[in-house]
Amino acid sequence: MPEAVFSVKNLTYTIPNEKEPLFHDVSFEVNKGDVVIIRGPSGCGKTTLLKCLSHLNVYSGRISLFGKTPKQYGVPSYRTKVCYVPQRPSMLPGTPMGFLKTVHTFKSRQAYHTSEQDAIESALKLSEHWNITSDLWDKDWTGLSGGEAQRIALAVAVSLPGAVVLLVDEPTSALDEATSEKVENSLIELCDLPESSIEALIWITHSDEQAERVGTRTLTLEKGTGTEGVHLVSA
Ligand SMILES: Nc1ncnc2c1ncn2[C@@H]1O[C@H](COP(=O)(O)OP(=O)(O)OP(=O)(O)O)[C@@H](O)[C@H]1O
Repeated sequence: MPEAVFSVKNLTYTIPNEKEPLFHDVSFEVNKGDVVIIRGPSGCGKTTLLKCLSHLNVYSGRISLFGKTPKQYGVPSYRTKVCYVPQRPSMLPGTPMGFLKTVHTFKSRQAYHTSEQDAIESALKLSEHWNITSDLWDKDWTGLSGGEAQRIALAVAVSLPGAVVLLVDEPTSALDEATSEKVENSLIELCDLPESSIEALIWITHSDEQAERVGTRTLTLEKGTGTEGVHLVSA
């Protein structure tokens, strides 16, 4: 058996000041080429789970990428490799172009030696394919529609080098059907593109059809009995 790209063991998360965990003992492995769908009813903890996976929430349990923990990588470097793209990035200050340039200067990104110009060209090309015109990159995030902001945030995550596991939270929820299909197709192709560092995706969706189209595996979070909290019921 080849070593898993990404491994999660007994992941348990408790909301601050709550007694019982939101979810507990979640364990799964992700292999190269996987598009792992995360399902579960609204409010069961899917977004919180993705935030734990990219070390944005405090959790118990063990998460590792190629056998190394976030602390062993150093958290900023780990977050570049296990990259979380939120559903709604509209709270960001400034413009998407400013954001792309700032993220490009981070030490954890500089390790990949991509020029700023290459990163910009790559992001503009991908977003244009997703019907985002270049002028939108210089508009304030607050002036963008939900769907525009969502596609631009995805283009930034995919175009900057370094991500190995991409965590996407309902990445097409604000898009019409035709645009959604384009974004979907681009995302699932990433694992096979020689120029992409991405080896697997973990993808939250509420759509059965989308899960069927893009997923290679499905994990379902379900509420247990009594105060058990949410746990993983299928893999
Ligand atoms: N830091 C926190 N403080 C308070 N409540 C929190 C915190 N983190 C998560 N929650 C709560 O945990 C629950 C799960 O939230 P989460 O966004 O993970 O659910 P979800 O399954 O992604 O929902 P949806 O499908 O509606 O997007 C919610 O009730 C949320 O308010």
